[in-house]
Amino acid sequence: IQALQISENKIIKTKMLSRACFRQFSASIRRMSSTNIVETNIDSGTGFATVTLSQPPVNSLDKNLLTAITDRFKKLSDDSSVTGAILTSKFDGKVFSAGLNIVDMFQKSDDHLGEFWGMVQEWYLTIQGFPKPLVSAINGHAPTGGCAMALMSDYRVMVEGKTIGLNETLLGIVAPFFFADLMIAAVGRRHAEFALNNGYLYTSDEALKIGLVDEVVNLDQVVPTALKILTKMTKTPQPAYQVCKNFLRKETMDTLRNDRAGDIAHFVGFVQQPNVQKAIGGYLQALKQRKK
Ligand SMILES: CCCCC/C=C\CCC/C=C/CC(=O)SCCNC(=O)CCNC(=O)[C@H](O)C(C)(C)COP(=O)(O)OP(=O)(O)OC[C@H]1O[C@@H](n2cnc3c(N)ncnc32)[C@H](O)[C@@H]1OP(=O)(O)O
Repeated sequence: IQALQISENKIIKTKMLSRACFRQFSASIRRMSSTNIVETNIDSGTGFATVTLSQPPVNSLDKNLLTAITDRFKKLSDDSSVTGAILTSKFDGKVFSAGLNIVDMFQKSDDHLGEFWGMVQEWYLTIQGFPKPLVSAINGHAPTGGCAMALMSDYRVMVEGKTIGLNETLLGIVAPFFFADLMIAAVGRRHAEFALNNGYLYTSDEALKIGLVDEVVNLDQVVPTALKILTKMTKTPQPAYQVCKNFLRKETMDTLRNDRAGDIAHFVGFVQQPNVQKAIGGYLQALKQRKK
């Protein structure tokens, strides 16, 4: 009887403990109401938000995903309980992001292109202007706009064996000035000129050598490594961090802010050229046929 009572007490204690643990766990991870293409979890212990891009198949940045990411980062900026963020992809081991959605640039009206580019501008201004520490956990390929998005963060941890770069020229298009400036800021003018002129796509190890990414690790270490560095970054006095980040990034952002309409007109005029449309169409077809 005594033995039974002891084991019953143990069961009750275990049940109480697991309920307490569950309460603690559910209190510490808050899921933000979010569209299912941008999943966001906030750890209420650390204040770290994990933003996971989840638009199949390759997180290509169409109007929906651009808007969802922009809205999410605006909310995280305004949420005083959030101390920093990690940006990653649901398609780990495959793709971080395939960059801007090429379909949105092919055989579209001027109005469609203008609206699309306005969203690209807003996405850039919001992530680049995100005032808190932001670490990219690049867990798959990151060509073109995917690379630009990673460059907007303050630190990049990349999985081994994938590729990253601003390789627009290979498609017959040219990276906009605000993408080019991201690359120059990370790797310096010499490497940036080589990378952009030749549309060079770097392996993770090559990217590490030129400073395009800060660490290369195996897949299961990408997010934990990102969290470790985020912990360090959030220990810097944050008013100073924000002021510093803002003044280092302000010039290029202001150039864009001061002439958004001109930049849109420039994009539309460039993309609508027959030879550019031909190149985009050919590239789209090649992408589709790669599988066959
Ligand atoms: C003088 C100054 C001028 C200024 C000009 C101003 C502006 C112009 C600049 C515009 C800037 C553009 C920046 C960009 O971001 S352009 C985007 C280019 N993106 C790419 O080149 C990436 C292409 N994709 C890939 O390389 C691969 O998909 C991958 C990311 C490596 C993943 O490979 P994998 O896992 O094998 O997947 P699939 O290739 O089979 O793709 C699945 C599916 O998705 C379609 N797709 C892939 N990428 C895109 C994309 N970016 N947009 C739209 N669709 C994409 C692909 O076609 C497959 O579709 P299906 O399943 O239907 O075949």
